[in-house]
Amino acid sequence: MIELDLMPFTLSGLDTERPIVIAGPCSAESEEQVLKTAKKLQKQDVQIFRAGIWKPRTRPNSFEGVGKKGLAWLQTVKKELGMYTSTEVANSQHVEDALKHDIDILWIGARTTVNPFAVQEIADALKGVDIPIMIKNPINPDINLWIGAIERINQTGIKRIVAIHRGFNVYNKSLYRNNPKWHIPIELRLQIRDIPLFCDPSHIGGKRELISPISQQALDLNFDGLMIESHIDPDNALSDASQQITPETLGSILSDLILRDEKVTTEDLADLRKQIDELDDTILEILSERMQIASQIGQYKKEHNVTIFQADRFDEILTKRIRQAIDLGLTEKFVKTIFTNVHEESIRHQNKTMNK
Ligand SMILES: O=C(O)C(=O)C[C@]1(C(=O)O)C=C[C@@H](O)C=C1
Repeated sequence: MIELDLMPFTLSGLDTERPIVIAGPCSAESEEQVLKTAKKLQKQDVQIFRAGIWKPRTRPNSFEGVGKKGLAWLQTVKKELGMYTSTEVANSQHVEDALKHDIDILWIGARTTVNPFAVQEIADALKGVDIPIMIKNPINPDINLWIGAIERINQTGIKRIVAIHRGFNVYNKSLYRNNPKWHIPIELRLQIRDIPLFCDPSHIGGKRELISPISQQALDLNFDGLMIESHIDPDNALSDASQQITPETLGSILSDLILRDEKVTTEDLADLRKQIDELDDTILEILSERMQIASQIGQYKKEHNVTIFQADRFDEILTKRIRQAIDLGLTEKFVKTIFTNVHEESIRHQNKTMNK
């Protein structure tokens, strides 16, 4: 586990009940679009408004954001509606400009998190500042780059840090725009227990119809918040049109979400967990017994000059167990991973015996 000096994501007057929602257009396009969207989002009880001002795009000649002038529009949202505002920063100049315009929360995008130099530059620009910073996962599935960015920002003195899961780049076409690889944010939470986790279903799904199921999945995994792209006229959005939804659609998605508690005390669950504990005991005892037999085989192989690795025998085991596993309702991938690991461990035991 990694110990960081973190504080919960709080802002005065912010309703911190799960899920905390941050919503707004992918990009600020005009003052009118920003204000109209913010007003409609406020009607849906959204308290934190987001809008991209500087947009890192894959190829040049796409809309790259309105730049600094958009910050003034966000300031107007804050002044007129009392909403909290947030935007993405990718370098120290962005940080300076955003702070000058009283932006409440900044986030570091996936294309910036991949670059420790850029993250450090942002961290240096944030010295002495006390606002929440949200850090999206890097575009490649490297948990250490994500952790490294969180550490760099924390070391600068920022304590309110949020990790945003926005999925990982995929080369081949798939259902998702960015592969969620849920095990990575789960691992992040296991390593940094206190980090609030938000999910960005707009970037994971890339399509409007996926926002609801991905948001539900995030809540089922105990995520604390959601960052969702919302535009008054999604079809005509200047960037990422296919993944933006109207404030009204956002409202209905949010009200349909099922909230589940982490803590449970019911007898039934305690009983089922007891059964799992007993089965886990048995699994470990059996594995240990199997390794003892493998060591005996190792002793036999040593005395009779037989090689440790027996490819045909292992193939035979794997084929048989995969067939059996499918009949038992387990997946081939799962059983293959287990038996390959068991085999590796068995070889380690035999190596030890042979070289005693
Ligand atoms: O059958 C053997 O020769 C073993 O040593 C057992 C075992 C196994 O653990 O399943 C281990 C190593 C071999 O490569 C094949 C199988």
